[in-house]
Amino acid sequence: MKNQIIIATKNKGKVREFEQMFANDGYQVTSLFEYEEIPDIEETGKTFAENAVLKAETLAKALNQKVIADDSGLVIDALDGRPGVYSARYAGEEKSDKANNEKVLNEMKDIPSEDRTARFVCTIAVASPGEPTYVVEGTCEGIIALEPAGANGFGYDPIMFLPGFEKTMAQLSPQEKNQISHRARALEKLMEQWK
Ligand SMILES: O=P(O)(O)OP(=O)(O)OP(=O)(O)OC[C@H]1O[C@@H](n2cnc3c(O)ncnc32)[C@H](O)[C@@H]1O
Ligand SMILES: [Mg+2]
Repeated sequence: MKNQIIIATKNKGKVREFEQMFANDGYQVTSLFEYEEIPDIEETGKTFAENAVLKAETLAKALNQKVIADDSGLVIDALDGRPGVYSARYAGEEKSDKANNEKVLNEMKDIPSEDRTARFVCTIAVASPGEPTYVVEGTCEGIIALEPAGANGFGYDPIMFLPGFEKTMAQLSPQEKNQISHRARALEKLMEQWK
């Protein structure tokens, strides 16, 4: 049987990326979609790390098993770091990627190209019963595009332009994204500490 890895997430985009990336290491991914009885975990933290720890420890306790959680988002310099930890619900509780992207582009409409710098941040927490929780982080730098482009990925990928590729994150193939993304970088660090 393959090694199982349990991820405290209900985000289908994250699940897909973790499935692809963990497959390389021989792990099979299970997510909150397979634990419907677990109530939604409220993200009350002020930082990505606080929220990742909250999600990982809540599920680890409920299942009495080792789990990981990913709290991530888009940090835009010209917006003083917003949407940040509010990335998922930036335009409202319905968590619409389209509405979130429109809100960001609207807020950025008068910002010149040189001031459109931003980064994706991914914080992964690992919680195991009876062991200290630890956290790793990965980032990916880019520029907020003037309009959305591309259909791959999820979330803010269509408006995150990567100067090194001359494409938005949503115009990269899944394989390309999984080599350079904030999530890929966090996972690399995770694998260095994994036991
Ligand atoms: O909490 P879980 O259940 O994991 O799912 P979530 O979607 O609420 O996840 P977060 O609380 O971590 O919020 C992260 C948001 O940041 C955005 N985001 C995270 N990673 C991204 C990525 O790789 N590409 C584009 N947007 C991303 C996207 O809008 C996510 O909904
Ligand atoms: Mg969330």
